Amino acid sequence: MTILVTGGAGYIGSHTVHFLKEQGQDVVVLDNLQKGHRKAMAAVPFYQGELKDEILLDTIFDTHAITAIIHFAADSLVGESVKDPLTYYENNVIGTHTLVKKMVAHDVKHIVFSSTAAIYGEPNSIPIVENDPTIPTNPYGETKLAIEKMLKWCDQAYGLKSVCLRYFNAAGADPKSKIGEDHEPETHLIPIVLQVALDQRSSVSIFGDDYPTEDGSCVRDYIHVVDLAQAHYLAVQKLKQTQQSAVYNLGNGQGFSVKQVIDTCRKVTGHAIPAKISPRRAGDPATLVASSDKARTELGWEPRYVDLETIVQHAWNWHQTHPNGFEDK
Ligand SMILES: NC(=O)c1ccc[n+]([C@@H]2O[C@H](COP(=O)([O-])OP(=O)(O)OC[C@H]3O[C@@H](n4cnc5c(N)ncnc54)[C@H](O)[C@@H]3O)[C@@H](O)[C@H]2O)c1
Ligand SMILES: O=c1ccn([C@@H]2O[C@H](COP(=O)(O)OP(=O)(O)O[C@H]3O[C@H](CO)[C@H](O)[C@H](O)[C@H]3O)[C@@H](O)[C@H]2O)c(=O)[nH]1
Repeated sequence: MTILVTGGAGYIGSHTVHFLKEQGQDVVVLDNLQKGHRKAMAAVPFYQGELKDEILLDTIFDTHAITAIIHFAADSLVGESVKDPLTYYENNVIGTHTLVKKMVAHDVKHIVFSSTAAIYGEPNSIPIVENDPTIPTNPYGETKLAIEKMLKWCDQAYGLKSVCLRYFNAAGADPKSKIGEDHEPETHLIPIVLQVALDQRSSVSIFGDDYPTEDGSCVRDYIHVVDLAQAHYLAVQKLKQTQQSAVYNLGNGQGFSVKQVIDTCRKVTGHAIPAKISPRRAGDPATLVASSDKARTELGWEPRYVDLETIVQHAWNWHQTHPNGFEDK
């Protein structure tokens, strides 16, 4: 059983590839390295190329006995998607369409798909459960929802079974600091705050303090990247055992505001971390917090690193030892 991991050189993908290797799985990676890093990957067969490259996909499926795909490759920034929705539709929807078309052609029946909390939009109630309404507030979430729907119809038409994992905010790093988060430009809150602690930035901007939340800043549910990796492994096993499609939220069930995240980073790093209030960022819902009861019950998922301080500590260890990301190695 060989698993093809698309986007396996990216942040969540690389942690998942390491986790899969630790479980003794055979893995092949496809990544165009637009955002990913070769140095982030475990020693596995690697194809540098595009999701939309049909010839390359044929080569991969003809060369390796692929039985399942874990599909991370995507554009995934909320603000960027509002500014440039067509790129998001092209890379995420058309790219996945090509991949799934080739899965059907090569009779590969199982896919685990990186979905997102962004498909819910502004939730009616917290915590969010899987059958809550899905009304995205940004093009990024729309593209992920379109793919979830495409996969549902592909199950009915072709018997292609999928697990859609709706992650909330991925954070943290490998506890041994072998790999971590390295995006250029960085847009995610925790690494940006830690860059201030490293004196690589003078301050962090809080995007809006007039949201309907306790302190006015946005609330998110931060989930450790290694716990996400574990869920992907369990999802592949589940597909194999049950031959049934499913959708799961992956979060910790606890919300932290932007201001609380900055305070936690101050505590972990001992740095004052100057912060200033800035305008809201387009497309941001006020509060996103998950119920992951379904994943715990049905997948047997047991997150190990649940408290925010531990998540920030692991990220901080990585950033301190790799202040320039993978370029340091
Ligand atoms: N980071 C989060 O908090 C978060 C939350 C929810 C969902 N997700 C989803 O998880 C997935 C991974 O996120 P991440 O944070 O690791 O992102 P990332 O940008 O670090 O990783 C994505 C990887 O995919 C590759 N890629 C992108 N488009 C490609 C293409 N057309 N062909 C080949 N390779 C391509 C990039 O080079 C990169 O290595 C994405 O699908 C994202 O939407 C992320
Ligand atoms: O400099 C910053 C950066 C972020 N934020 C705020 O911090 C929160 C978290 O922002 P991130 O950019 O870290 O993460 P997002 O919530 O925008 O999005 C992340 O989680 C989503 C799911 O919740 C998506 O799936 C997406 O791929 C992933 O980037 C947001 O309220 C954002 O406005 C700031 O205030 N200042």
